[in-house]
Amino acid sequence: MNSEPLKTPAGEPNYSDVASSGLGAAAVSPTKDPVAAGKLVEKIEIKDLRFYYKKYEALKTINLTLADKRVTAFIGPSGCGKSTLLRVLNRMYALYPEQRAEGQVLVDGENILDPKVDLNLLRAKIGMVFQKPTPFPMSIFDNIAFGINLYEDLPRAELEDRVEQALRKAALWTEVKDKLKQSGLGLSGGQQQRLCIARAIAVKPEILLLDEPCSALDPISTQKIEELISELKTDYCIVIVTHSMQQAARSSDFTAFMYLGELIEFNDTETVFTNPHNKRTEDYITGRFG
Ligand SMILES: Nc1ncnc2c1ncn2[C@@H]1O[C@H](COP(=O)(O)OP(=O)(O)OP(=O)(O)O)[C@@H](O)[C@H]1O
Repeated sequence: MNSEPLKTPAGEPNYSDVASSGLGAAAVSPTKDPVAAGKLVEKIEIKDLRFYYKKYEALKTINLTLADKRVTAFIGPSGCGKSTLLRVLNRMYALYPEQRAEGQVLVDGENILDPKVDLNLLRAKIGMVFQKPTPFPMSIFDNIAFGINLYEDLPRAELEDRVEQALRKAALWTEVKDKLKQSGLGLSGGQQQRLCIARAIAVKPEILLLDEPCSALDPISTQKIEELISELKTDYCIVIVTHSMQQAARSSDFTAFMYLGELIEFNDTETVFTNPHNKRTEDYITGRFG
């Protein structure tokens, strides 16, 4: 079978078209651990993870390995647990006493679910960007400098350099370099989201968690963020939750398909979209449900 993805007019792979063309259901045994098979560096190892909102079990024994310097997408129908899984990865749930995780999430071998792990250091190592851009009500410069100042006491010239580097990495520098003192709230939605990405990377994290970062953005801003993601992955382990299968196909190296709190299928993105091993994955990516 020809497993080459179909091409869109622009030459981009369009895996969802391949899936809906009916080529997707060949019975090939799944790769057990695609990260190991790709000989990649493991950054996050999720072991027997269960997660509860009070008594409700939102994640059911998840086992998953995420590679460094690659993008992993979490996809699945609404309510399947994508955001819950993402938020476990920086212990966002620790703010809420009725939420609880069991199992292990090893980041570079250290179990970050251990209550002894310092949350501030953890959040510096693992940055997060939310669905809705959330700039602080302060200047563009201070939006970036604020996070750096929480962790480091840099001389002014060095701080300015760090702010510039973060804005450059987030592909925002040329648009804002002449108005750094203006409010971050005065930027467009797409610029605000890139400002939030700059803010996240300014503290030099190793992992970036993106929770539907483009869902509030127009197509051009979405394209800019996707280009940014593919540039940033040379430096970070990136995990993205997305409702857009086109986005997962375009932006990610690995895709995890979830359903009702379970991890149904995890593989390299091309395989998930062209040759899914599970019927539920195939039904989802061909639009039969979700
Ligand atoms: N704070 C909460 N309290 C109780 N249940 C919750 C809470 N947040 C999420 N849930 C439940 O946990 C399950 C997983 O939710 P989650 O938000 O992780 O799903 P999702 O796949 O990200 O959905 P969506 O695509 O709609 O954002 C759902 O059944 C949801 O109703």
